[in-house]
Amino acid sequence: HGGHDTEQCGPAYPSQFLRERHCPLPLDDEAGPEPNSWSPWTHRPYCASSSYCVFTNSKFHGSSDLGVSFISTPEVAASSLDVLEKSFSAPLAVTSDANATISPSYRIVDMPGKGKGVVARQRIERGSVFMVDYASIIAAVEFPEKMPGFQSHMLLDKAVEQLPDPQRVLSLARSSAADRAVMEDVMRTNAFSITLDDRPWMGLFPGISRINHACKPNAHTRFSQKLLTMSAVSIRDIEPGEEITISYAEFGTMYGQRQHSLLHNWGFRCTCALCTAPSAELIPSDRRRGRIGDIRQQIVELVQSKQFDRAVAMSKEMIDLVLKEELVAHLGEHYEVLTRLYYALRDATNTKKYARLAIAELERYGGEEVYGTTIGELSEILLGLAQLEKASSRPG
Ligand SMILES: C[S@@+](CC[C@H](N)C(=O)[O-])C[C@H]1O[C@@H](n2cnc3c(N)ncnc32)[C@H](O)[C@@H]1O
Repeated sequence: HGGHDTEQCGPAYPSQFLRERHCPLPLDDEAGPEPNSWSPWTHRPYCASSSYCVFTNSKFHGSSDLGVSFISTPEVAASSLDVLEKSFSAPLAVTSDANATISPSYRIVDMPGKGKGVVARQRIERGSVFMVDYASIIAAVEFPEKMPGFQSHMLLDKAVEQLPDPQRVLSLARSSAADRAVMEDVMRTNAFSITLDDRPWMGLFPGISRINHACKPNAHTRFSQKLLTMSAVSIRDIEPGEEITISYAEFGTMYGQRQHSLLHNWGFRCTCALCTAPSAELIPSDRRRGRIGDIRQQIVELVQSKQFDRAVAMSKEMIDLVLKEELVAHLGEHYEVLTRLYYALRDATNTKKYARLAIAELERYGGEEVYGTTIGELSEILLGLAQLEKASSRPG
């Protein structure tokens, strides 16, 4: 059967090692010569001798511009097929940016010292989803370690080649100083960590990945499993001409740590507004970010030892610091913590106050898919309190 033919199931590589390849493809077993039988894939699955294959759907959402290639084992691809097929046929995602109905609110331009970058063309209001970008490549996190380098490069090259517009991916930034294979470097420089069907993956989103890093960013990104999109949401109002930025660094890290991790992991020396600010600004910022890190740890301990009053004080200090540092993408989660603490203390007034704030923030930055469960729980707390009030105000 064709699935075991060298030509069809991998490149004809003249090594003994690769000739022993087998294509254990649950998907390919029944594959006939006509592409329909590979559904939902538009190409014959392509496998390396290691058990990883490339699965491509180059007519994602019925659009001839959108395509996505997966690199995974056939077993994982088969077991995730339900989730994937749903996302392939989901309606096209839309932005919530009111001004962007006619043309995008941003453009991609050259940014001196940073390669390309994204700049606002018009005002983007806080909380708008101004960019929605479909995945081009989704690869199992562990795949490069499971095979010799030349094989992982072959899989990546095939994954790109089968996309409707390979150049869109091949032209992305490459930060490596070492002489790495093109696609490996593209992935290292641009891929996001994502979770899909409870597994960790690397996801490449060619539009979103043009957004540069800043330590005090004006946007953040969120991934949708349902649509296989990465969206950018503004975390404050962005003025026309302003560069749009997200943070690549861990939440609340200090100058030295950030510089180190950005240089080490991304290969650049950060020259964002905060990193180049005068020490009168940088030092207090560092002090606040250091404190954010400490509080994060301490709150956990206080809650475990049921010291809720002290946890409330710390949690409030945290919110104050987060607002001062403008690290507000996760503000809703901090309000949620405070809500639960007040609830544990049976303080109905503050529980209600912070539950409402939490819900508003969670909806603004994460939406239903990310925070649906939490929003549901907070709404139930509010409902429970309302019923209690009603019962206690009833005469008799
Ligand atoms: C995901 S890409 C961002 C888009 C990229 N500038 C481009 O031209 O496509 C990451 C790369 O952009 C550059 N970059 C991003 N943020 C930067 C910053 N704050 N300072 C300097 N370079 C930055 C670095 O070269 C980094 O490896």
